[in-house]
Amino acid sequence: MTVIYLKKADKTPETETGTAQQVVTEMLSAIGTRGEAAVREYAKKLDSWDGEIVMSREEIDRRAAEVPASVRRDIDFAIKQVSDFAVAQRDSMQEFSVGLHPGVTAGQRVLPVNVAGCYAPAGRYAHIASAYMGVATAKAAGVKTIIACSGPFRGGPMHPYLMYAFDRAGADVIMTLGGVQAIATMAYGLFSGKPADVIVGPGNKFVAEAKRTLFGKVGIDVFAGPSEVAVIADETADSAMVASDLVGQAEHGHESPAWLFTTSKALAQDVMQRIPALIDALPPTARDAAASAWRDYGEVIVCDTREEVVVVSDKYASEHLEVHTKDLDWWLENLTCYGSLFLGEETTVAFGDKTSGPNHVLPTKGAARYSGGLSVHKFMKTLTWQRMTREGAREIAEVTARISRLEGMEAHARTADDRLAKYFPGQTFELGEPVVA
Ligand SMILES: NC(=O)C1=CN([C@@H]2O[C@H](COP(=O)(O)OP(=O)(O)OC[C@H]3O[C@@H](n4cnc5c(N)ncnc54)[C@H](O)[C@@H]3O)[C@@H](O)[C@H]2O)C=CC1
Ligand SMILES: O=C(O)[C@@H](O)CS(=O)(=O)O
Ligand SMILES: [Zn+2]
Repeated sequence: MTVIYLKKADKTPETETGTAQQVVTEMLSAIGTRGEAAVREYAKKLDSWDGEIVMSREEIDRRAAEVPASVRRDIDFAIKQVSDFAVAQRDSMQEFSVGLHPGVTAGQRVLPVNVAGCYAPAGRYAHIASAYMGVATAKAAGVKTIIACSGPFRGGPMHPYLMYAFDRAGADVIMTLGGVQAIATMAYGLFSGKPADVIVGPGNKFVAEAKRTLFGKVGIDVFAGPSEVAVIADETADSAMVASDLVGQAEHGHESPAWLFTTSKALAQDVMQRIPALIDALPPTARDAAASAWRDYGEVIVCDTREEVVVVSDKYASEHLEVHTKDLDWWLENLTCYGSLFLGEETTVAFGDKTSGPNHVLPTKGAARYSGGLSVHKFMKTLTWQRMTREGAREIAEVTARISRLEGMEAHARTADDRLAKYFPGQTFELGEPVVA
């Protein structure tokens, strides 16, 4: 296999994991011990926020009324797109019952969790879209109580458009809290009295690490940390468009990788030559983030064949994966690891990030090897049930008794014996050798 790095990164998505783990462990321990007081201290220390945590209905209504009509229209449009996709996902999940043996019926129920916590980041940018990605999807799933958190924006209160998005998408409680303290608050039910069953939403390395650490106590959607983008391109791709799309996501932050995998060395060189000027032309916040992201995490890999590109791309398992090639169906058929796939130049990651419909909360750091992104499924439980007639229980009980005894579990076996004795008095059964040890 021929794989040539025209640009190799010093850092990988794993590079900063250790420092975040240490910080998060300390913060969760303090919040676990001292609860709301510790949360308030972190909000003050990290985000300069000592205002109200839970927003009142009056405040939400007052601030929502100040949102310009054109902004409302755009947010409402995007909420509908995301919601329609989530409802289609919900409808694809079926309850069923099946006869497995004469007199034996089993089935599956599909139920939403009772309480969901939805986080929207607000550190570098006001992540309005993350607000509706989480809440609208929870709503489509039928979650009864939705708690939504986002940090104060640049030292002030929650960004008004982000707050509007939370409210419009259907949040029941909105809190001005960012970072680890927000995730812990939702997990422990602080300020609301309602501990979340599942916490979803993207965030920086501290937020992602807090969710990972609390997993088990709560369910989480997926490890959705610093954004990643990969573009697969062949000689037919428009290098200007490829370069624009790589820079388009590198603006997320200093730790956001942008990768190009291609079968065309000429295209790779052209894209690399275009990127510095695109970064230089950005406003300061984006320029600062994209410049160091590209310098430290950017990679350009040239392969001989498209089959080799598939191997490389599946190994990186990028959060977002764009394909700018001929024969798009071949790539859809063959690629297996990505958070969300964007086929053809006509779509782009930003469309999925903000508006088109499929969720933008997606797996990072290789989590796309084992999970997709946020979907209605992450708020749902597939629960099983079974029932039997007495006749149906006859053979099941005999086999159960024998297997239990083979395993050394005499008490299990006797629950089967008891039923056979009750339902079929006087009959004899082959129940295995009693466990003696
Ligand atoms: N994977 C995905 O689906 C998505 C990922 N993202 C990512 O979300 C991230 C958003 O990050 P931010 O803008 O930072 O917003 P954020 O809301 O995730 O983080 C800001 C919070 O971090 C906390 N914090 C900052 N420095 C800290 C420190 N030294 N110790 C402890 N806590 C600290 C503060 O409490 C602050 O409220 C970006 O990396 C972006 O790429 C965004 C959207 C989707
Ligand atoms: O990682 C992501 O999905 C982000 O690109 C989404 S957004 O651009 O912050 O909306
Ligand atoms: Zn993005």
